Amino acid sequence: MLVAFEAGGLLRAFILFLLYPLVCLVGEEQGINVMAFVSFAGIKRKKFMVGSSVLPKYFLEDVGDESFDAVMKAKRKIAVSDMPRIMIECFLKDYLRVDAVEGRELKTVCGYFVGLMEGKNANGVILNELRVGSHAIGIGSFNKSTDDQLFSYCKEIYWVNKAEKWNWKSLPREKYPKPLIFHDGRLAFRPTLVATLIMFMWLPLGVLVFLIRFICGVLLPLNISAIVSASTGLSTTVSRAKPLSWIASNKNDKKESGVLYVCNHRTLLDPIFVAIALMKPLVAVTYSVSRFSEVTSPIKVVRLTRDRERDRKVMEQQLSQGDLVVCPEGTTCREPYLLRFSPLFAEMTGDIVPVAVDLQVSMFYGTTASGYKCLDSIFNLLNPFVIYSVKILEKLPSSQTCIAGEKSRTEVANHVQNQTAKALGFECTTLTRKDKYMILAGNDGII
Ligand SMILES: O=P(O)(O)OC[C@H](O)CO
Repeated sequence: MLVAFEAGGLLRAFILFLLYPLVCLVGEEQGINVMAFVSFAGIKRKKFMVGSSVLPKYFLEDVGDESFDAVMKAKRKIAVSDMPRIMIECFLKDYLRVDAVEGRELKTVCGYFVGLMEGKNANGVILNELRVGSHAIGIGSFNKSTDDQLFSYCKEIYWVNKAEKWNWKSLPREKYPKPLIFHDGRLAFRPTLVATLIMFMWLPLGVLVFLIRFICGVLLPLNISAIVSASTGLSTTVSRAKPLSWIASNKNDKKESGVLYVCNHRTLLDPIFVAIALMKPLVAVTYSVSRFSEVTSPIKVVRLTRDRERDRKVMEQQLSQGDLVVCPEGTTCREPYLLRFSPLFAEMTGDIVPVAVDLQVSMFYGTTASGYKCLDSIFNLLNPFVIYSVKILEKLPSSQTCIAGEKSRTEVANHVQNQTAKALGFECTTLTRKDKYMILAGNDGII
């Protein structure tokens, strides 16, 4: 379902969903063939990134702590599966440090998958390795007979039955051999049969809910649209280091420049929720936002160019007119990590207030690296429930700023990143937008 939805789209996912009874009826072997056909037929091979950008998250969540410990003890690990190799290889090699992967190959014509899999011929190199290997141990699933040839070379074999697997504890995140920081795709839930049915049943109502949230967001003042949105399941929880009255009283100070709110980045709606939390209109400076999102934003959006000098002038000019919100990570991150904070903001003003945002979505991710960015706000607002949490932190003391504290811009940016991470319980990284896009979309993310 994940491949059908993320690589093929909603219609393909719906067809697969309708065919599910057939998949169950024809038995495991034929069932995999049907699923592979519906999911892959007509997809361009070069553009297929789901195996590395979407599936590892779901596979990792499915790893049992007990089996993980057993597998990790092995010096050399070989994985064998009936699933298409392109779906499992990245996860097994990158996230489980498996040395060799034996999966099914998918047939392609003119660079497109035809939806058929090659036959199951055990890889000669792997067979030979097992034949001469000193003490190969096999761990297999009880209902698979397909790997007999490989298992016949194992000195010890452990078959895991359904009940045992059911009792396994999920692998805790701290034990992931490689941290899961980036992933892509729109689905924010595990598409089991029931969960997928709920999604398809929700969609007609979801479109209506989206329209209400969207139209109210565009047409009504922020405080009223926030109330309407909350009544439809899109709620905001706000915590402030200073009471709102303090913020409001400072609003009328005759200052040369406005306050710069520096916010981590979870979705392109972050600046709007910061404005709701502060109950005042802010200007958002942002990179790579789609024209649609820009035009329909309830707060003013000013584009940055990634040219430091030009961006500095734009921010200075906007700050001279009032308060500003910026997301210096430059791209969104879904997991509890913060990317490197670009230090440009640090030298703009001494009035810097860090803002820590987080959100929980129930059905769809409103961000994408390889999909259509113009759909980001639509997917965000299509969720049955969204909880946005906004924490307005203490304003930076002057000793921690460039201007009065004589700190370097990088020190200020790192300090703000640390404060934000502390408030959220997240981990700081030095990863950048480029790193994310290289991993998820195979490009540098410049749009
Ligand atoms: O997650 P991205 O890369 O679409 O980034 C979000 C945009 O930069 C909007 O700020």
